[in-house]
Amino acid sequence: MTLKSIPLTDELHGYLVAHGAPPDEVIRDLAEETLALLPEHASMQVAPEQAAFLTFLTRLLGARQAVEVGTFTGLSALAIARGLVDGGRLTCFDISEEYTSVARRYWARAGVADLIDLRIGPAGDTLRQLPNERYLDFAFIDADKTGYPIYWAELVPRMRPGGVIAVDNVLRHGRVIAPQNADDRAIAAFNDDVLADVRVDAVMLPIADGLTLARVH
Ligand SMILES: C[S@@+](CC[C@H](N)C(=O)[O-])C[C@H]1O[C@@H](n2cnc3c(N)ncnc32)[C@H](O)[C@@H]1O
Repeated sequence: MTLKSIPLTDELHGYLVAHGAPPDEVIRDLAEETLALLPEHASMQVAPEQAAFLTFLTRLLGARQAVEVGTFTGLSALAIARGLVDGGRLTCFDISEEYTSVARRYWARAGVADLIDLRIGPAGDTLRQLPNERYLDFAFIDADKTGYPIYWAELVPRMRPGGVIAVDNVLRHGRVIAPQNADDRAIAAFNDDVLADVRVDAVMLPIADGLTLARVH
């Protein structure tokens, strides 16, 4: 039995990305521009293998209605939008006009702008405006870490039976087992809550900074 996921050197990571839906020109340019414009924040962007996985998972679910909490410059949203079925919609939530102005340009360039409804404001408030129905096929949570429990509470009751919520940064670069700040503690508590939540089946995957996938009953 293989006991655990192998550690990734830079070289092995490059191989993995190159052999699993490598980034196209739009994604490469978006990553470059994000780094140039926002060098201190560029690491917030999902990893390239995560972007590929988000497209794959959205397509696998046949997702028609998706939500993203935490959009930044738009890479994960672009990845999700590319996986939607024809006529599908992605509703994105973020607080920053500055970050998401970059996203809008790249969504237009990728031809997915018409599929995305971006709502600006604190997601704890704006998520409540979504219909109170079980209609979502897929949701991705990647915003402020202390807000995760609120986003979870708003999203789980809106997922269709069998719908999936993906949650990013659940390992906090390893600090989740020895939290060093408020965000680490928030994620450690959130992970315990997900484990105890009888409404979902969840797995935690060691992709990038850790990704939980939760299938809602
Ligand atoms: C980790 S980044 C998202 C990265 C994005 N998924 C990507 O792949 O590029 C977190 C985002 O959450 C947003 N954010 C922070 N607090 C928020 C809040 N209360 N409501 C909505 N968005 C928030 C930030 O503006 C930032 O763009």
